[in-house]
Amino acid sequence: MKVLKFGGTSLGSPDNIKKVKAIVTEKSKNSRVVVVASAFSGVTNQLQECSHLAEKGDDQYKTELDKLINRHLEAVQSLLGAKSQSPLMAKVRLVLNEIEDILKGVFLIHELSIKTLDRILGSGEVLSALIINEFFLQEGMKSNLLDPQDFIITDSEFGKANVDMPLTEKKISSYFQHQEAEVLVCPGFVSKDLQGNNTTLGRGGSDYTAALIAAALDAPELEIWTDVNGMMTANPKYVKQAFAIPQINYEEAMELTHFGAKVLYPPSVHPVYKKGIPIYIKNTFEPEAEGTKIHKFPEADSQSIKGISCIENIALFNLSGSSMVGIPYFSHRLFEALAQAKVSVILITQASSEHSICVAIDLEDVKRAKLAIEKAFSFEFKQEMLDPLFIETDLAIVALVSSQLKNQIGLSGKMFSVLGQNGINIKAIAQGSSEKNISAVIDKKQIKKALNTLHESFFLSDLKRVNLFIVGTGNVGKTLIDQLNQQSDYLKDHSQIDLRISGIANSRKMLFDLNGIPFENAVNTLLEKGQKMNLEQFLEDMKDLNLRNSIFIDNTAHEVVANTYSDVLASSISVVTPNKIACTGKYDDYKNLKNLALRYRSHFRFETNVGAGLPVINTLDDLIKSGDEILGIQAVLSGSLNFIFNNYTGEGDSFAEVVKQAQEEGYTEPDPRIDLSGVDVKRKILILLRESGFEMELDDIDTIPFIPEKCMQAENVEQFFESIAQEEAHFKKLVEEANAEGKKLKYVATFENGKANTGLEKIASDRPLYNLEGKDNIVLFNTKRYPEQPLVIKGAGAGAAVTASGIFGDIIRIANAL
Ligand SMILES: NC(=O)C1=CN([C@@H]2O[C@H](COP(=O)(O)OP(=O)(O)OC[C@H]3O[C@@H](n4cnc5c(N)ncnc54)[C@H](O)[C@@H]3O)[C@@H](O)[C@H]2O)C=CC1
Ligand SMILES: N[C@@H](CC=O)C(=O)O
Repeated sequence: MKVLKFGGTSLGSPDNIKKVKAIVTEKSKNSRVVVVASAFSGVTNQLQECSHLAEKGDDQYKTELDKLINRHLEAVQSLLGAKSQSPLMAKVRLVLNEIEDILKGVFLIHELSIKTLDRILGSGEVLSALIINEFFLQEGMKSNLLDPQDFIITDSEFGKANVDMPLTEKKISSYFQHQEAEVLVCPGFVSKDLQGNNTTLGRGGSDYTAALIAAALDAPELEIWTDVNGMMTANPKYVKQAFAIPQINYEEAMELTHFGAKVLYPPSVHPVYKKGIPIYIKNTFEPEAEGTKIHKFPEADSQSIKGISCIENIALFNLSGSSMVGIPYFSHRLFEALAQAKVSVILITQASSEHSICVAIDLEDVKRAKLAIEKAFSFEFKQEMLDPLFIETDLAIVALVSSQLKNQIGLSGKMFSVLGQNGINIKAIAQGSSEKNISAVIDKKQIKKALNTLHESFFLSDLKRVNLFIVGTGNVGKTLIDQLNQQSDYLKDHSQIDLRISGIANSRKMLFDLNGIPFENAVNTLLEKGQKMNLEQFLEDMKDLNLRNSIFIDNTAHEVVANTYSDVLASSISVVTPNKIACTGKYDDYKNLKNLALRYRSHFRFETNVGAGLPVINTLDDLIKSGDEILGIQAVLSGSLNFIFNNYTGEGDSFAEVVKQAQEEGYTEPDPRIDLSGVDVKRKILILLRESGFEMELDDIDTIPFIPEKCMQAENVEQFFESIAQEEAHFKKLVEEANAEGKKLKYVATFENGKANTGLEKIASDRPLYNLEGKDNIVLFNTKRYPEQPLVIKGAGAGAAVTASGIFGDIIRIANAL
């Protein structure tokens, strides 16, 4: 005899019931079959809702009940032909009338005992089994309806009764001996106590009914039919890549079910486990899928763990006090108080100093637990032997499950380090002495990120998904996206990095897509599908997504975007930016960003702030970290100014025309006045000095402007171009004077003897700054280790391609560190 249990979703609609029938027909070809039925999906919750409304005297319960009645009557009409409909309608009505009567009573006296509730809730299963059995009969199956109250006997613990195992087993054996039908349909969940009262086996108890029958009948297997392809490696609601575990042993299944895997009601494993009967978890909607086999000796596989579970809605109670060590039977009293208040403890940790003890419980039990603990230790609280009870709510537990944990070194280390790297704060940890699970209590908001992070680390190939949130799709931003497009496959194949644009924005639009916005036409997609840009909203949405391995990329030159970095970094999202504003604000703000990155294990990278794609900041970082000291810097740090003075001869194109060319080539800032005023270079030398360890502000750097004052007073870029055109004679004179001395004009940043300055200089041919082509930059570092011959970095220092590749480099460096 095979035992098949069908869950609520499998019976959620007449069409689904037809699918169930097809499965049962197939299964009953070579064996008799017991079909254990849950209530139609959602019905038990609806019954509960009706009961509570009636208890409160709210006649809305009638409307809810009507919905429930109609659903069952419609199922009868849809499944059964006219001939069989009316006798079944009469039977269904009988059950529904009884519920209606009981609820009316509850409504009138405003009282609902758990005993009455058991009677109401159990009717969902009775109705579904009744309808299914009639449908099977109509379809020509030799089917018979069973009453589980004839053989499942419990104590009188209403709400979740305890089964009298020996008696139930005996009763099942004899009851089934008298059953001759090929298919036996039995309502799950309901049972009876020795006094004949209705009891229930606890929510999810239909699995238990099926397991009891399978065990008592020594069935060859127990099949649990549900709406997923088996016991999954993690909750698929949160982890899209979760997959069905092909085989698992009983202990692991119990751990997973205990820690939230809802496909199987935890107590169900025990009866079949004792008899070594395998359990199959199968999908009604994909019956051909392999499913999960739970049995004694699963075949060995290469997975270090079997699954990752989670329990949501957890509260953590922390009891501590300096004199706790001396309190007699402390833990005994604590657990006794909780047990008496019917509070189940999910996780316990106790410091070895015995100075504190921490228990995780269901959020619903908080009030009861608090009262119980305060009562049990009222003397100690009064005497201040204990600190006030510390309760944290809105938490969750994530747990790695495997019966092989004890044989594997480094698993907990890996678990905690990947959680930490993604900014997930662990509030408490426990590793069961059976070593079948390692659990961590975390903030509930972090659950999706934690599960995905762990799942990726323990189950997926080494491919690491990195979520990019790009703001700014101009000159640099667009080029970056092109480069990402070109290299994404290469990175997957060679570096195991899977880069995705999960969010993108410019000043007009913003768009998110968890599946990744395709690189090849990301900007068009943004413009077509995006919603109006709102930076605050963009940040909120990005944080709410709470994706692991997230990087925020600011390709704007805007202060409002730079001002968001502290919030982003504190959300454990890394920042990459060519925008120099954040690093050149007040020193304390710059330092704060660095500290936030350290504290929240995010990364803050801005290599392109100086020298575009040239490795200036990384080199400096290496020097400083390895103990070198910066004594002096000489540098040409403006690509656009170098381009301008290399191309402006005073004889061909005018100065304004050459500046325009620099702008069109993409070397200037979005506002070229930032370059020509010297502000851009001032910012860059400040960043180099701050990175070298000097606590300096922008005003500490002296600048001698070469642009006439009135040009700088232009109100906009257009006016600025007009005004520099009018000053052609001024620029011509500057070049001619330099030519006359056989020198070149370079805009130089210098740091010596603790002082920094910037300005236009005439450079003689024997100086390293002289030979600097096109838009090149050069930086000479004089350090303790490079005192005479400086360390020199030279190359293209502006332009979209080199800047984008510097940003790309920062992204890869972060991805490698994640
Ligand atoms: N061009 C170069 O050689 C280098 C540029 N940089 C920096 O790269 C950054 C970008 O430069 P470009 O691409 O040339 O600028 P751009 O003006 O071409 O593009 C700026 C982008 O930012 C967007 N944007 C501006 N304000 C925004 C806001 N408040 N919210 C959302 N989006 C906003 C715009 O819509 C546009 O898509 C600048 O910070 C610049 O200093 C850094 C190194 C070299
Ligand atoms: N406008 C800058 C480009 C990057 O910082 C320059 O001209 O160097």
